Amino acid sequence: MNARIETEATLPYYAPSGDEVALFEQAWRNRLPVLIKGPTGCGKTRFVAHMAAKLGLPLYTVACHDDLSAADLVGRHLIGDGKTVWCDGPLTRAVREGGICYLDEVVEARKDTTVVLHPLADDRRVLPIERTGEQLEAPPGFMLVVSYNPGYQNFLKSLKPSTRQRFVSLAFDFPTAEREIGILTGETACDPMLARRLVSIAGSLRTLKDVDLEEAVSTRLLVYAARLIGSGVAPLVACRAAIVESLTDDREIAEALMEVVAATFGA
Ligand SMILES: Nc1ncnc2c1ncn2[C@@H]1O[C@H](COP(=O)(O)OP(=O)(O)OP(=O)(O)O)[C@@H](O)[C@H]1O
Repeated sequence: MNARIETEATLPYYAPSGDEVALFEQAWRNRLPVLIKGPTGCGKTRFVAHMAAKLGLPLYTVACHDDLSAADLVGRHLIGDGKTVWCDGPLTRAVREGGICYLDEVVEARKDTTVVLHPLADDRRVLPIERTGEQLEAPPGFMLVVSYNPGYQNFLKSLKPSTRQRFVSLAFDFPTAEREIGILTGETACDPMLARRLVSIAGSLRTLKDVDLEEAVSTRLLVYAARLIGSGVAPLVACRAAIVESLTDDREIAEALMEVVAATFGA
């Protein structure tokens, strides 16, 4: 099961915030599914990629959307060369191979997906494939991981308690300043002083009062800004493009955010 374990140096880079690495590993060993919740760009997907590589497991990632059905996950019959052939979906492949199936933004998926997720996410660990009449038993390596962003949730799109209560839940949030500086330097090899400035801008933007933003600036956007600046783009130009314009379409708000950026870069 652990045939492809990698060394720390070759793993997808992930800077932990606490005990989430050990918790995830114990959940996997105990065959428990995991739910990760947190704002956009805070490291959920990177964490799962890191853990899959660390545990030597194949990873199947599905970006859920409001048209995603149980058949998209499980598989369907396809017609080709006059024949009908069964084609496994990503969930079925993960079960057959004993890997991780990661459903990103699971609340977006259609409700009929719970029919296939529920028996896999409790102690039955089976995947019923209605179309072929198969009932796959998940091997020990298989793990179901789902994520969602509580900030986007509305009443209609919340997870049902009967679904939530099948998962061990990890709550992610924006990193502390020191950790975020570490993420920026680890991810982009940028100058620590630049990382400190970008993180300071993020800290100010995240606590701005009276500014109506749908979601606060993510670590992902700071990484973008660091990359642009690192390749020679002027800091104000980079921050406008990678941070400010990605946060808002409102001109007044954009200029208010640019004032914070300008204050930090001394313009
Ligand atoms: N803890 C971390 N360690 C390393 N990189 C990180 C970390 N947190 C964020 N990042 C950086 O931020 C980027 C976005 O992270 P990621 O794609 O994991 O976000 P996410 O939480 O899955 O977002 P979404 O909900 O929008 O899918 C990563 O590509 C990486 O550059």
